[in-house]
Amino acid sequence: MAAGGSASRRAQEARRQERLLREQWQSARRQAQQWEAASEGERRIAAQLLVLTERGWRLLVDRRWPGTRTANVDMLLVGPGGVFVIDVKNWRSAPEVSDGRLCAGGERRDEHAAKLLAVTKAAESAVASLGMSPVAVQPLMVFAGHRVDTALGRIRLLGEHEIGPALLSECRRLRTESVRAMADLLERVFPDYEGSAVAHEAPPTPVTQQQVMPDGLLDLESLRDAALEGALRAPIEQWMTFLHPDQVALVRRNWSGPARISGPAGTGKTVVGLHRAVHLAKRTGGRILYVTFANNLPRVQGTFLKTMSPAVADRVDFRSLHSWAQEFLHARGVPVRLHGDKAETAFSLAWKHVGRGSRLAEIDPRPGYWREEIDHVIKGRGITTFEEYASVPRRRRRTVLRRAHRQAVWELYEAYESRRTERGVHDFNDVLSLALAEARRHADRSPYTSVIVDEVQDLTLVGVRLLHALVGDTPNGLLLVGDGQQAVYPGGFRLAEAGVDIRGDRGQVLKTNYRNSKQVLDAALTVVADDAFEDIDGLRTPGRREVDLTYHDGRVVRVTKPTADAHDQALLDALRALRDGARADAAVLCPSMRAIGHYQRLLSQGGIPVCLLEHYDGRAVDSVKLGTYRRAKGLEFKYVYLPQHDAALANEAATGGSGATEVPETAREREELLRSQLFVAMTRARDLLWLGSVSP
Ligand SMILES: Nc1ncnc2c1ncn2[C@@H]1O[C@H](COP(=O)(O)OP(=O)(O)OP(=O)(O)O)[C@@H](O)[C@H]1O
Repeated sequence: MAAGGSASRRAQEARRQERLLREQWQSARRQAQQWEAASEGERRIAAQLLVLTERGWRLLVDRRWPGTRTANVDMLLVGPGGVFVIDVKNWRSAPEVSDGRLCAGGERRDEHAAKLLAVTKAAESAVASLGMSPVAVQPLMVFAGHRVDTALGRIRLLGEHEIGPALLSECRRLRTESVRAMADLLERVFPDYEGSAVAHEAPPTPVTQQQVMPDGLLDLESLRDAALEGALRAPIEQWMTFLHPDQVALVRRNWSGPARISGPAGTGKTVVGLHRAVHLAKRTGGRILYVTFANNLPRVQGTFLKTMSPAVADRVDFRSLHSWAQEFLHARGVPVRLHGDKAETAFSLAWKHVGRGSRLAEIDPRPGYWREEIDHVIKGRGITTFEEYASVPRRRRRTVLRRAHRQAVWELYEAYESRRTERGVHDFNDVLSLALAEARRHADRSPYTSVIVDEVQDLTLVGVRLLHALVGDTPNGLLLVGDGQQAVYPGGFRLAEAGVDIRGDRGQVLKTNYRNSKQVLDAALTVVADDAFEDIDGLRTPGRREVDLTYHDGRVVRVTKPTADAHDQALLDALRALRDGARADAAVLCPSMRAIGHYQRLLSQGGIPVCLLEHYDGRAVDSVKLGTYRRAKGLEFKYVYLPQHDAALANEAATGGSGATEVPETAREREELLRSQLFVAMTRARDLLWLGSVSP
């Protein structure tokens, strides 16, 4: 729509909101005047909340705190914006927050905050039974006679002028039926204190001049602007507020030590991880590190969390492991010089002088395989002596290496290390090892109370040890989220090797897939059906796993064309056929960077706007997303297009690697990895999975 069109729509909506609010404001002020026990300031607050009751919100006033005889809750407000636990204060001095403490008139008032948080917890427990996540329950302290808009941890402090606009501009979280169900439930759990509920429909009384509250016009204007903002905002997605009650239980659970959430693709692991981050940030008041291996995922997850729970967003750090580790080292004054290209050159030289002529070339002449061996098996596991390497179980590596082969690998490793150190540079594994040493040296100086690791199966052993070192075995400290079936990097580890002990109910498995239809999942599972995998707990699991399916609308479209050009044309046609606005939910995923280059050109020349996944931050943009299978990890899209989806596998199978001397085991390992990556890409699809192939 043209800018002028949208501006006129906005103006129209503003006029509509103003008319509506004028009537609602009149009625609310009449009701507030009847609130006899209240001060003038409290009545002004009530008037603003009563405006909300005219707009489908439910206000419960002066309720008894469950489990107590005399303690009360000033107000509970339930509406499209969520559930608010409100404490109204009539303090002479303005509230101040400093160093995380609440003060007024030079005196500490922390006990008021503590009480409000305790009531909020009771409200969270109550609504959890209906599947509402704690993220939708917010404590508010509202101050009569003051202008305030600040936060004390998760408590929002608002003045009497700020409360109405703040609530009206909230994103829509609850539908009408949910508002009703939540309010009915809270009414039962928090009984009437002394029959003081405000009548929803007050009998109309004529408004006299004396009854008109001061600043009425000012409030109306800010209310109108806020209402307009709220009305124009897209509603928050359902999953950000509602979860399955079993998921809510996991989010709120108290774990006595490290915990783990696993489960097949699409079973809500990340969703639980995100809600748990919010829950912990609210409950502990400390900092939470939410970390993944991939670079782009933290941005997307950060955007989601900010929408879900803006009040705590600044206390959850979303980071990729390596960038976080680098910053951590800088902050601690540990010199680090990460230089991927120079490290790569060091390896190439080592291969040329030591590897290529060794017996390793008989097993696999591709240097890449041996680079992975060094990265994932030797350095990734923190191995520093040959004796360790000689006997280490090489998890998820298929080739059997006898002692003589391992000796040859070790020589290659030493040659690489000496060339790397000559150049004075570090590689990615060095960054993690340095950070681990530093974290262990000063275990008492960790900036985090909790660490949540998503897609943990992609980390190396050293990576997991590092994150464990930040919080140790403290209650609710470490949470590992992931699924071994979706490992897209070579090598692997077991948790026991990292010294992480998950026992009893601290290991949870999710079993309901909320993302994929049977058709989509069957297609994806066919790819990995024969690939049993070992997860980080050491359990061997068959490739075809049982899950409960709840989403039924996804379909698979297979398109086979005789030439690459015809295939690409079919892809362009399919993307052009997307209805207006649907591009924001579409992704083209490819196995390699080379393919990305090709499709980026194709789409751009075809006039289809493209957003590379490395630039995507979770906000809706009207472009087709484009990225590798690996980059798509942890994400999902309504429409997923996998051009030439079977080409990489067919190519690997046809060449069996790169030559006649190839031992099939390394080729099989590569194929297995390619299948895992393809499986990950396919399970990103919600409504459509488009599988392109070229077959003459
Ligand atoms: N209780 C629920 N009700 C409806 N949808 C849900 C629920 N829980 C999660 N979802 C949705 O299911 C989808 C998958 O969730 P999520 O991405 O957390 O799964 P995951 O297990 O991390 O997936 P993967 O391992 O494949 O990355 C998301 O669209 C999420 O919003």
